Amino acid sequence: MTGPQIDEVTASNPFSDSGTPLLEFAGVSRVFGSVTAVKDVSFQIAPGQIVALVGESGSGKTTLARLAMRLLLPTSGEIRLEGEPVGKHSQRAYWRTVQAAFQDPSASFNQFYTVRRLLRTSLGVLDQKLSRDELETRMAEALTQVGIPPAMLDKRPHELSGGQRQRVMIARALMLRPRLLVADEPTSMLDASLRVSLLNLLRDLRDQQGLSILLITHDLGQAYYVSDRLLVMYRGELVEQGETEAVVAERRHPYTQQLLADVPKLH
Ligand SMILES: Nc1ncnc2c1ncn2[C@@H]1O[C@H](COP(=O)(O)OP(=O)(O)OP(=O)(O)O)[C@@H](O)[C@H]1O
Repeated sequence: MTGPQIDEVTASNPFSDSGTPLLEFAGVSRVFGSVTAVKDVSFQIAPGQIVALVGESGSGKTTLARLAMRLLLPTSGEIRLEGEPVGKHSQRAYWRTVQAAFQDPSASFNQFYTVRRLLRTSLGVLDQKLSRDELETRMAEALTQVGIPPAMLDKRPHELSGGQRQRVMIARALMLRPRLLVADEPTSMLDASLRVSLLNLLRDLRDQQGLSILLITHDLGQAYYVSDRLLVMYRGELVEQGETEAVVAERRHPYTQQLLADVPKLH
C-alpha cells in the first residue's frame, strides 16, 4: 500500500508549515530470523497529528514502535525524520525530537526515586547543559502539562495512583520537548474512567502544542476516540490506512470488519 500524499496529510493542519512529514516510513520491513515482523510498511505522520496503530497481539505493533524510536533499524526500506533518513541523526539528537511512553510505567520506575529524581535523571541523560533553574522550570512545566501538581515532585512511585504514574511517564517524555510522542498501549494499566482522561490528555497535547502522537493500541474504540488517522496492522502489514472516520466507515479489509464487530459500542 502506498502512503498518502503530503497534501492530504497536512491539509488544514495549523501546525504544519513546511509540508514535510514529521515522520515517514517508506517501504519499511524488519526481519528477525525467519519472522518478518514488519512488512513493506509505508505511512506518514504530519506535525500536530494523532496517528493510531491498531492490530492484534503479534501483528508487529511493538516492532514498528521500536523502529519509530530508532531502537531498531529497518532490514529494508527507509525511515525519515523531518525528511532526513534516521541514520543521519545520532540517537541522542533523534530522541530530542521523538520520545516514548511505554505500557507499564511501574516497570520503568525505580521505586526508591522521587518523581523529581526520576525526571531529572532522564533529562540529564540527554541534555547535560541545562542549568539547575532551567531544569526546575522544565520539570514544573511538564508536570503542569499532564495535570500533576508540582507538590508531587517529592513523592515516590508507590505513593502515586496508576493514572498519575502514567502521567508522570508522559511528563518525563515531554521534558525533552519532543515533536513526536510514541505511546505504546499507554492506557493498558488504567481503569475505564482514567483511560478516557489519558486519551483526552493526548488530545490536549496535540491541540495546544501541536505535538504529534503515534498511539499504539489493540483497542479500536480508543483509536477511534482520539486519532486523526488510523493504521490497521495485520500480520506485519498495514492492511488499511487513512482518516480514522473514513477507515471505520468503509472497513474494506476483513480484519478491520472483524475488529469493528468486536467493538459494539462504536455502532
Ligand atoms: N527481537 C525479536 N526477535 C525475534 N522475533 C521477534 C522479536 N521482536 C518481535 N519478534 C516477532 O515479531 C512478531 C511481531 O511482534 P511484535 O512484538 O512487534 O507484535 P505486537 O503486535 O507488538 O504484539 P503485542 O501486542 O503482543 O506486544 C512476533 O511474531 C514476534 O515473535
